[in-house]
Amino acid sequence: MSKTPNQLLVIFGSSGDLTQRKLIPSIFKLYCEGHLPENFGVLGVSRSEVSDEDFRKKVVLENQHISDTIGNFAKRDSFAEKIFYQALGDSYDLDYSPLRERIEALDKTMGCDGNCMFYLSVPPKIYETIASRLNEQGLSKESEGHRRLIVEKPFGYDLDTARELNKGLQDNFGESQIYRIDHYLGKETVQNLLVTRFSNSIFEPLWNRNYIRHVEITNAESVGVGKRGGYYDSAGALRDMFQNHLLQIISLVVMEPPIDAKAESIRNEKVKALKSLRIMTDPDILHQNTIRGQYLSGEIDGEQVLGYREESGVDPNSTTETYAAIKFFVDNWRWADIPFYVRTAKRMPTKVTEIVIHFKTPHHQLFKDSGVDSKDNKLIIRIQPNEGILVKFGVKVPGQGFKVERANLDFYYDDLKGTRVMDAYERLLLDAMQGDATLYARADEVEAAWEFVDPILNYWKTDKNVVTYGYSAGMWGPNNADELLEGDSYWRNPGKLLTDDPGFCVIS
Ligand SMILES: NC(=O)C1=CN([C@@H]2O[C@H](COP(=O)(O)OP(=O)(O)OC[C@H]3O[C@@H](n4cnc5c(N)ncnc54)[C@H](OP(=O)(O)O)[C@@H]3O)[C@@H](O)[C@H]2O)C=CC1
Ligand SMILES: O=C1O[C@H](COP(=O)(O)O)[C@@H](O)[C@H](O)[C@H]1O
Repeated sequence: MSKTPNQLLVIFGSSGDLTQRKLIPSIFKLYCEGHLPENFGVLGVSRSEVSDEDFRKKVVLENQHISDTIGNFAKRDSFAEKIFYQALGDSYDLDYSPLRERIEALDKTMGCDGNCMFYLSVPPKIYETIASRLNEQGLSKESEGHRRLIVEKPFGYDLDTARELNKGLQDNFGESQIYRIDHYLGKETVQNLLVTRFSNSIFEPLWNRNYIRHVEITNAESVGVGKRGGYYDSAGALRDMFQNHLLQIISLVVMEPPIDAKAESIRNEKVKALKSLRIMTDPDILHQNTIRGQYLSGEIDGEQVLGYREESGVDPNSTTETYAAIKFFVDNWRWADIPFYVRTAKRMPTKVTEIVIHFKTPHHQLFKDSGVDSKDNKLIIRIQPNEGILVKFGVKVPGQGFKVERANLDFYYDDLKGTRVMDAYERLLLDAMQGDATLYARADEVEAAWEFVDPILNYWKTDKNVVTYGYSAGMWGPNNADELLEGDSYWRNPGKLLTDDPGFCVIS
């Protein structure tokens, strides 16, 4: 028996890419696996006039993303019957009484117990309009059942716009009703960070400045901007990936243990973690600690690809960054003076997201002549792909003397046979339907993230000394990216597998 309450899911912008590619296929998988309640329906909402039948065909029966991902076609027809459509008219800024009437009618015929969740899968500039039009109709009031609002990213363009958006939404829905999606939080391995840290006594005692030398996070994509050149050119890598997904991961690495695993306890610690990141405002500091780059044409997996400025929708003179690397410090007891190095980029040699905890060398080096010292101790948490955890440690090479070699202790999620890892959208949608906001960002988290990012963006925008370095597609970023790292450290440029060991890697 599903613990998900009966409800209606209303998707605004249901004619769009996200609905077709992610939302409906995810809901279908939840349906096939018995996670949806007995009485459940989806009401697609967009501007154009489309019948229920045609909408069902488009998003379910003829949706390639459903055919591609699910072998269970038998359930497709019964699922399609749960899908409905309502046209709004010329704009999203209209009287929503026809929509309210349709919601009330569906609620009654389907038995949704007054529970309704609104998903805003539309451009962010109309989030507030929709929230206020819903409120105007009393649709945000939780008199009978729950009313929730899920909003997509990007959440704001900078700190001011994020604050305005928070206010605009909170004027119409209570904070506990608002679910700000960050699909990285829905990734199983991101959630596993909490478990790795807080359910293993072998890691947490070492998780501090006494034992950790530095923390390195890489988010690399081999794809370019694709069809999203227009959006991306006004956003750039820092807004697109760092402000949201990477700062969410960082907050989970940095945070103190929460008092329990409840949403508010975890979110409170994440906010504290974000607020402890040292904000950089001095231009010299920003110059030394940030690197931005943009991909040039090049070759990836044997295929020639365009440079960023040649992509559709991109200004041919654009200086938007497709590569961003940031060094920063965390001003708190646990992390004082420990550098964090984080980079994100498109058109890298491979797709990979991983966290590398680099441990310090033991105080006394007994085997220092052996070639491998303890600074090679690393804990690598692979978020994607080939999700898993790897510990690198030294072992004695059999034979005379103390020659030390590096060895791997590795765990791959795939080894947990028989457990299907839910896609991020499936997990997040199910959580929201059940009223669990743990994996959604709270207003103050989003603002704290912007507080850190805003000065970097301002510096990049206004300082005449800021340079955008070119890097060939298929390379690991600009040549000088290693200069960001202290001492003899270098970026771990990972391969496709967790256990791929790139060794010392100099970018030529
Ligand atoms: N697609 C993706 O992979 C991702 C999307 N997102 C976010 O999800 C949301 C939806 O994304 P996606 O489906 O790609 O977006 P689309 O650009 O496909 O837009 C969704 C729908 O919004 C309506 N719409 C588009 N532009 C306007 C406009 N200027 N004014 C009013 N309505 C408009 C259209 O519906 P109609 O005209 O039929 O009413 C359209 O079908 C966005 O906020 C996006 O940033 C986030 C991460 C990934
Ligand atoms: O939000 C976004 O994420 C994708 C990367 O997501 P992933 O789950 O494939 O790692 C990125 O390509 C896109 O630019 C960004 O908007």
